[in-house]
Amino acid sequence: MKMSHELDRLRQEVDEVNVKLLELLSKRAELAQAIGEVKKAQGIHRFDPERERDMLNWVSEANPGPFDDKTIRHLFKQIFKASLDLQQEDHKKALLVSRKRKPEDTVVHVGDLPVGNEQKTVIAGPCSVESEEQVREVAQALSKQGVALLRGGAFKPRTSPYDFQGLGVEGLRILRRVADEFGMKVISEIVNPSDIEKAEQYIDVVQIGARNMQNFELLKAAGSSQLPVFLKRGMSATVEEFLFAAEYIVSGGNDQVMLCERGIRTYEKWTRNTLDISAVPLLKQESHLPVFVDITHSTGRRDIQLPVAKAALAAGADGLMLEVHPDPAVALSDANQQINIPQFEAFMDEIRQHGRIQRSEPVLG
Ligand SMILES: O=C(O)C(=O)C[C@]1(C(=O)O)C=C[C@@H](O)C=C1
Repeated sequence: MKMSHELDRLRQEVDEVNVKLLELLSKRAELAQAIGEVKKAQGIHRFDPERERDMLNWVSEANPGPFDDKTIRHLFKQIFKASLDLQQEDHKKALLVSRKRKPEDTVVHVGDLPVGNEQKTVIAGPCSVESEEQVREVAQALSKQGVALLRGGAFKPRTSPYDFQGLGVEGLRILRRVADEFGMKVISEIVNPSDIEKAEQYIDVVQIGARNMQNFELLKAAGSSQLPVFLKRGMSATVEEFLFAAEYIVSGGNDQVMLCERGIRTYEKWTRNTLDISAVPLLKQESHLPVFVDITHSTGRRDIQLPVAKAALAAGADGLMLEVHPDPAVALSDANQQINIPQFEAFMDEIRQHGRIQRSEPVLG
């Protein structure tokens, strides 16, 4: 009875100490936050190992026991780490692309076409623009399926300089002519910052490809463009780096940005890239921008595109990007991964059962 009374009393004292510790920890955290703000204003690194080492030495010297120095140092290191996280958390809060900054979803307007609302958007078309006939054949099939966003590469950043480099501005002209026939929107990759302005007369969405995700001059040029931007994740970029790349565009004044996960480079050889499916919910959680999955480049093979597309929609993607070619075997690029028109039609039939897919009224040219 007496012992239990003693235990209660000691525990009550511990409770009181806990409250005091909590008050002190909170006060310390507020100070660290304020330091973080000062450092941000001065452009100083938040992590300061020398300062941490000094503080660890002082607390060891001042340690009255009974905890040994090693334990005290460990506890304080945890406090420094938590303070640093808090400073960085605050920093993240400031990102324009973050959900902390803007909790509601951004709906991107490609002309009169909303992207990122409750309906899922499909973007499709050939890897490269090869001829007007080729683009027309694909556009007609897309239009019949109610797909309004036509993709096609005119400037092709190819791994080898000897591979087909695209038709350039002539490719953009073809895309525009054909898209207008079918009442569609054009999305095409731009690789040179100075081409963005030129391209504005032909295209409706500027695509920034994986290889250019950290081409900061291109990102800045896209930030000053009037057109929405479709930004692909770099093949070795972390999710954080991807969001910073998007931040370049948004902080430049263009908030009409769509993100696209297109697979990352890993040791796996059975797919062209490894689709980082967890990036989809992560990006949706961290950012308010619409998120797409490129099922063609992530897989590099036709046979698994449908289940991968279902997974992307189930993970919360706002849309899919895929490559369609009238005759993939003779395509000038990506021959092994593009699907033909009957395969595309079968794909659309299937995918409609797994999400509300946007359907634009077909305009048959
Ligand atoms: O004193 C600083 O420069 C801080 O940023 C504060 C603090 C701390 O919690 O004490 C946090 C992170 C740094 O690595 C060093 C110290």
